[in-house]
Amino acid sequence: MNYKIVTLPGDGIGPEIMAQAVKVLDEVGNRFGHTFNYEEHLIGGAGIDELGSSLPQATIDACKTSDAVLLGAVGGPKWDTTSNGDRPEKGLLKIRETLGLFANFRPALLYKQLQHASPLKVEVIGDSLDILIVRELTSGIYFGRHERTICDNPKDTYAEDVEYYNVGEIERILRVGFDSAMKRNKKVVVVDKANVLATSKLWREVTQEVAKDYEEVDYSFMYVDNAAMQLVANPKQFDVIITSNMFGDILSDEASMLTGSIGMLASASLGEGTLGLYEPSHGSAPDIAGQNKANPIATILSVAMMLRYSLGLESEAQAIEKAVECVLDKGYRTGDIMSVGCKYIGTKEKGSYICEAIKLGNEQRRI
Ligand SMILES: NC(=O)C1=CN([C@@H]2O[C@H](COP(=O)(O)OP(=O)(O)OC[C@H]3O[C@@H](n4cnc5c(N)ncnc54)[C@H](O)[C@@H]3O)[C@@H](O)[C@H]2O)C=CC1
Ligand SMILES: CC(C)CC(=O)C(=O)O
Ligand SMILES: [Mg+2]
Repeated sequence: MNYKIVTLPGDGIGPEIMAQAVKVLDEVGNRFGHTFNYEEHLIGGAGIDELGSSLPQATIDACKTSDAVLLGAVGGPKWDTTSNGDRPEKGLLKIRETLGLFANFRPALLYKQLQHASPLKVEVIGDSLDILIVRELTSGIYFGRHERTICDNPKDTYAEDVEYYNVGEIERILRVGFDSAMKRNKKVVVVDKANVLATSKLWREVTQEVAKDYEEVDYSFMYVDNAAMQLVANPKQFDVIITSNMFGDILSDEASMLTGSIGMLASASLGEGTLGLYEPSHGSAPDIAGQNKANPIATILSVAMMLRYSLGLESEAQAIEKAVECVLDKGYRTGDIMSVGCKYIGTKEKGSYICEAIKLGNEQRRI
């Protein structure tokens, strides 16, 4: 089959990790007989620099007519204050909104090979961990009104960010999360701050209604401050976490460390149809950009999610996941997941080893 994939490398380490993702996807194409046709477009700071916009119209048009979108990362200090008020992150929020991608799946999956890369004690994490964070992606405080009011007395000047959710937005993300739980261990924790926030109280009421359609699912609520603590103290209690845009953003970065590094956390953003946007959960990592140090696994595992969710290619997705395991088995590590006795490799080399493992297929153990 032929597929049209839009690539949006973006900024910082974005182009480096995207190059590895494309290499891996081509290797999957070779092994399974698919052709992936790429169309590269601008987003974020790269879009501001070249076309004066963090989300040029050509990017939107290409994404809308694609089978799936792969994104690197956006942002960096260079664009912290752009003259027209545009920012790289605005382009990212806008593409998610424009494509209607309200459901963000972030699986925090600990590979047994990385047990010692996690800062948590082995007794706490065991030899595996598998938590799915389902984050609402196109509403909440990131999409509410952001405003600053300048007052005569500078000390009175204030800023506001509004958290907004309507029932429909809450219900659709809950249904996606509960559906996921039905395919897993039928256990959901809805994370909120219902002891303070009106939006969280609404989330709780809607959850109680939605849960009636999922009698087999064991669900509970947890305040976000407690959840942040419990993720570190006893992560094994969680299976599916459903939460709002901002809480999901924060908790998923925290959960990534349970798996060894933010460089391991893939993500898929989906809406009503099959079109999806796939990106690592991390940002553009300006501190290591251009140095061949970034871990490309989060992006490569996002490619596996793309094959599974947007293209329906399950065996192909599994081939990538097995190849990642194979490379970890052999002890090859970028710096972020380095452990004693392992062999240091860079971004490009990791991509190449994963390609090699895909090519060898069932004989992967030979690399
Ligand atoms: N989806 C996106 O495009 C996102 C963009 N950002 C933007 O990225 C820029 C940097 O943000 P930060 O807060 O520093 O977050 P970040 O995720 O870019 O980096 C945080 C830390 O994690 C490390 N790191 C990130 N990805 C890594 C990888 N693949 N391998 C090894 N180490 C990795 C970085 O070196 C840094 O020390 C900002 O402009 C921010 O707005 C932040 C988060 C998500
Ligand atoms: C612009 C930010 C909301 C991006 C981010 O941190 C994320 O999606 O994880
Ligand atoms: Mg984030």
